Formats: sequence, C-alpha cells, structure tokens
Amino acid sequence: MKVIITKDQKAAGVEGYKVFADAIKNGAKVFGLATGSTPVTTYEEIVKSDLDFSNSTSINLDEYVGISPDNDQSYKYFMNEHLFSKKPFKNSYLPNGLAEDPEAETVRYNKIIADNPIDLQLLGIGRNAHIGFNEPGTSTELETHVADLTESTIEANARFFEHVEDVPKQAYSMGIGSIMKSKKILLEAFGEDKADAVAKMIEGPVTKDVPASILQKHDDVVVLIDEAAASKLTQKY
Ligand SMILES: N[C@@H]1[C@@H](O)[C@H](O)[C@@H](COP(=O)(O)O)O[C@@H]1O
Repeated sequence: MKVIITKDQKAAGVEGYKVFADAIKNGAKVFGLATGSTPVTTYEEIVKSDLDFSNSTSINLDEYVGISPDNDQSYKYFMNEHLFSKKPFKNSYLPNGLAEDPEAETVRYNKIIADNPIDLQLLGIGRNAHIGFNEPGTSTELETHVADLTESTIEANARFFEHVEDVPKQAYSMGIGSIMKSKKILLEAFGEDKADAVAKMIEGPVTKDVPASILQKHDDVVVLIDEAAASKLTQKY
C-alpha cells in the first residue's frame, strides 16, 4: 500500500485528482466511483480541471435500496450534483434503488462490471472499516449483493437525513470480490473518526472483521489520508 498523508481534506483533493489524472494518462477508461463526504474534494478538483470523461465509463459502488434516483439522499442524486452534471461520462452506472427484483438487479450490475473491468476504483471507508457497504463479517468473495446496514452505519449516515428512521436499512453494494478485481484502488479517509479504521486497515491483520484490511492483498492501492486520519498509525509513511 502506498500511503499519502496530507494536512487536510482540501489538500488531499489535489492528490486525489492527480491519481485520476495519472490513471487517464495510463489509459484508464473505467472508473469505480464512491459517494459520501470523503470524495467531495477530489471531485471538486476534477471538476475544476480539464480532465475529460466523455469517452469514459463510471460504475458506482453502491446505492440505497428503496430510494428513487430523484430523492436528494440517493447516491445517484449525489453523483449528479458533485460530478456528472459538470463532468459527464459516456456511460454512468449505479444500482437502481427501485428495482422490482433485487436479485435480478445484482445480476444486471455484476454483468456491467464484468463487461467494463474497472481501471481505477475510488473508495471511502466507514468508521467500522466497511468499504462500499461491505460491513464487518462480510465474505471477501462476494460480488454485488444486497447488504443489511449495521446500526453504526445507519447512525453515521443519519446526518444526511432528517430523521434516523429515514435512513434505509439496506443497500446494493459492490462486493469485496468485485472491488479487488479493480486494476488500481484509491482509498481516501479524513478526520479523527476514521483514524481507528485506517490504522487497522494498514497495520492490522487481514480479517473479515476489518473489511478494508483485505486491501493489503491488492498490489496497487493508494491510501490518501489527512493528518487526523493518520493519527493512530504507529509507523512512518
Ligand atoms: N457506503 C458509504 C461508503 O461508501 C462510504 O465510504 C462511507 C463513509 O462515508 P463518508 O465519506 O461520508 O465518511 O459511508 C457510506 O456508508
């Protein structure tokens, strides 16, 4: 794992942008994208830049079950707001939160990923070290599936909703099996809240209880963190 530590999330946005720019220089055409507060500064820098995605494909990590794409809490809405409306891609895929047949939706999504192997996958991390919505204990073999959210994830995501009861209890998520097939991975984490998860991911044992720790087994991972998220690391990077 290559670890980059910046002063704060704003400075990290520039580094995140550079990882995208380099990937494009190296021929990347398919980008796995993430939502949440973490990737926002990277998207801001991409939007300001002259990077062109009009011949590229994006595939998002996850989407809430039962939420319409027009709902301002949907990940589709988030992506439109922060990136797609300003930097359009040729094709942008997200799971359909309103799909009538969830099983068929996961099959559809897995086919999209198989047909468009991901060159660069952007990831955030949950406080319990989940990636996508692969919560602790999830099999590392899984592809796209319907995940039950843990109480801690529901609470963490409640800040975006009016009431905690409004947070969906399930989400479609790319599995760790799908994530690990990406050619390159950029994981970002900012703030003290993420320091524990970051230390366990980088310096702890690889275990299903810390989903992000599996990334130690991938041969091209960049971990981009700020000083606060790096505060519990014991080694120098
Ligand atoms: N499914 C998402 C993850 O993909 C994201 O990485 C995580 C962290 O969110 P944030 O970046 O807002 O801290 O939360 C959610 O649960």
